[in-house]
Amino acid sequence: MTAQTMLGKPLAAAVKEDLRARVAALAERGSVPALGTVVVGDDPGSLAYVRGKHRDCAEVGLASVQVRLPADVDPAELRERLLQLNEDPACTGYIVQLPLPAHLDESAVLELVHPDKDADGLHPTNLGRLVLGTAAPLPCTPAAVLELLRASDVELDGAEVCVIGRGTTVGRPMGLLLTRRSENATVTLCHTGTRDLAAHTRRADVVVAAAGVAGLVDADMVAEGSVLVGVGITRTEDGLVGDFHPSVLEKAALVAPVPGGVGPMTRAMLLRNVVELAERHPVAG
Ligand SMILES: NC(=O)C1=CN([C@@H]2O[C@H](COP(=O)(O)OP(=O)(O)OC[C@H]3O[C@@H](n4cnc5c(N)ncnc54)[C@H](OP(=O)(O)O)[C@@H]3O)[C@@H](O)[C@H]2O)C=CC1
Ligand SMILES: Nc1nc(=O)c2c([nH]1)NC[C@@H]1CN(c3ccc(C(=O)N[C@@H](CCC(=O)O)C(=O)O)cc3)C=[N+]21
Ligand SMILES: [Mg+2]
Repeated sequence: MTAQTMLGKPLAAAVKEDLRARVAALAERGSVPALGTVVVGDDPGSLAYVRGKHRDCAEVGLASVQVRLPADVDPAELRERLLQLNEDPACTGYIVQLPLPAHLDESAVLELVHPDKDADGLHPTNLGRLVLGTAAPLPCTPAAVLELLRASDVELDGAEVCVIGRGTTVGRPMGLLLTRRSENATVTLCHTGTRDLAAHTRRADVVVAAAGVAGLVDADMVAEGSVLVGVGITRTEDGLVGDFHPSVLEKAALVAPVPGGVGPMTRAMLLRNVVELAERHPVAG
């Protein structure tokens, strides 16, 4: 079997097309939603991602504002800036680009983002809403994976899904999304303590790999005809490498590649969260 690919760019373009119309409708009511980004330090990778996010905003008619702070910023100063964004009516929602420098407590920082301005869906209140099944901005990457699977009509009801990774931004919320009644999948969350990873990936109908270990899963570890979604990204001299070894293409039915799969959709889901926050909490002006 030679796998078909699930491409993120055309799907992201369709989402952006829909968002453009919704942003125009908001503008007609006098509301121009804006995304804020907060970057601490000058990691070139983080700055490149954030530049992309501002470009995406411009494409759909969203305003955007960037806050940059030095790598050694005082936690109290960072807190002050976030509280300002929470109060700023011109900022609909914002993200704090991760990872943060080691002297800052990531969980404590994410908790400072007002839940109604949480464009990443990573505030504990919003993660709690995901657990409870009530309305909340969804974490962008798991939402992106779900949209890719839906667009390819992948059956999730009753499916065995193996998620590799229990990180807060991808693996853990991915499991929460897939086990909602509306998705109805049976999920196995794997991590470095998993005794026999291959045993879990082999019996899965769908494998979502969010470990960040290049080539972690090869053809021998997946079922014939399975659906594979690559999330983890490793930067090498030869470019970006995903968690699936290229050999899986001979065995899988459908593969979301790295790059070109989940990444572009993650960015579209961030825009969707901002537009949904604006639709839910319209600001007059
Ligand atoms: N395409 C996209 O849009 C996005 C891609 N990413 C990428 O996804 C990856 C994961 O991100 P994030 O969740 O933040 O990372 P984390 O480091 O928080 O999580 C990685 C997870 O993978 C697990 N893991 C690592 N190695 C193995 C292994 N050999 N076998 C089994 N499990 C393993 C870890 O286990 P343990 O908990 O035991 O340490 C951990 O739970 C990264 O490469 C990141 O760059 C992230 C966001 C968006
Ligand atoms: N608060 C916060 N929210 C995030 O959502 C967040 C974050 N911090 N920190 C870093 C990770 C990583 N992440 C990606 C987004 C898009 C691509 C993406 O567009 N990837 C392209 C390739 C891009 C390239 O060439 O570098 C692709 O896979 O095709 C990748 C990774 C979001 N993250
Ligand atoms: Mg993490």
